[in-house]
Amino acid sequence: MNHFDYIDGVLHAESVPLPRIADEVGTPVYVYSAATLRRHYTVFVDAFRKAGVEPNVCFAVKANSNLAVIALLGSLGAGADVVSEGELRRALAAGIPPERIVFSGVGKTEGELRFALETGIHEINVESESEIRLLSKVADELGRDAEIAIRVNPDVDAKTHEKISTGRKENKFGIDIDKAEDIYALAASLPRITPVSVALHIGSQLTDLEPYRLAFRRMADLVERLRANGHPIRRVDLGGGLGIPYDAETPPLPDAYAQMAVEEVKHLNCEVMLEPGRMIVGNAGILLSRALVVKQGDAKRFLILDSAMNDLIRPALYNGHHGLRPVVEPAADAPYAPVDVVGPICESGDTFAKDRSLPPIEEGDLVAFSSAGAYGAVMASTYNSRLLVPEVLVDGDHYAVIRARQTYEEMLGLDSIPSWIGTEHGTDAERIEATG
Ligand SMILES: Cc1ncc(COP(=O)(O)O)c(C=O)c1O
Ligand SMILES: N[C@@H](CCCC[NH3+])C(=O)O
Repeated sequence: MNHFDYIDGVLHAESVPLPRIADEVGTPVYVYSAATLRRHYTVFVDAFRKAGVEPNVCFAVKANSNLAVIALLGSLGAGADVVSEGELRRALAAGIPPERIVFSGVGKTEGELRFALETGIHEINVESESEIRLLSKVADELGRDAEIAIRVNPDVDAKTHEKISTGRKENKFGIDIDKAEDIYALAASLPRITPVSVALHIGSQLTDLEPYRLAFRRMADLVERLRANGHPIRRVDLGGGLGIPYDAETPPLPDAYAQMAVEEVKHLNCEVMLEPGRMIVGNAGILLSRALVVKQGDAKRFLILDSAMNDLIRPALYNGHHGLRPVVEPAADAPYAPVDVVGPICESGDTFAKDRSLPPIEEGDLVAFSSAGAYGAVMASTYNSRLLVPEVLVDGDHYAVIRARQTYEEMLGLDSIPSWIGTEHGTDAERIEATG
């Protein structure tokens, strides 16, 4: 069942026609389906329950950090996986209890560690020797004990895009698994620190179970060795990364993933933590845009939209594929032709799709990019001084604007012009010479 589908020839989000949102909120706009979010979360948790484990699911807030999305998942029981003080504050503001929050990330500041300890979150996942020492110092100053996980790097090739692979030796993440025993010994020797968990996350958009299996097996072996060394390991954090179908991919279903994971770690009798992001939100969102210009060049036909790489950067950054559907359903016999789908930004990288086979789309028509709920709005910027893209959440036959459209006044209000601008001596030519 797809919650973004044609009803009477018009694309809907659940029961809300997308032209209504375009008229009332404007475009571009992200539109999420509450029903899809609920279904994905439930399917994921149930997969682990069926496999015999009650999981502790911490939604990876980086995939979609809108407060309403976090709050909706929180209302279903989700915790949060955060990677910055900003994300931690978002999770708290959305009502996630501190004891359901885990703080990951390869470089945390002293201030962030202090805030996390003061807040009393469930777990800090530490990724380097320096971070362990810093955390011990801060915990000591605050007089608080810190139960930690150490994120290990199992040196496994996740077979995903190189920019989102995180579990190989040459990636910056985690502590090499063969150094882990020494680092756990060091951690246990420091004031206020008790390592109770092992964490890993080998990459994002994984479409194959084997890299996971290998990584979980290496992790389970490590847990046994750590316990033999006297460490009270009672949790494992298996990270996130399960892929979704954007195009022709066939990622494993949650049931198969859960079964495999449980097979690899059940014998440890540990609490099992998971950090899914994309799998929960990716296909729960679309980016709704309007066609501004249709231009027939010498070599190509261009469809220029009112959304751009600043709103959805995945195609420009990772050659990411997002399906594109006209909001008015094309006739069954509509002729399809190749078109380059682009945005108005002044660089050729502002391309959503090359030679995409599409039915006729006219200037003023609405179109929707699919699978845009994860790493879409969160990666948006205001490049070219475009306004930050708004977001909408649909639930059944109603919707709410969950991030308002920014105004130009708000955008301009962020900058300030120092009074000394324009008061320097010398001509422009001299200044250019002086600065090379
Ligand atoms: C530590 C950590 N956990 C969880 C995730 C969520 O990944 P995904 O959205 O691929 O499930 C990420 C991002 O890849 C991550 O870096
Ligand atoms: N931003 C990436 C995923 C990054 C995963 C972060 N750990 C994407 O759009 O696919």
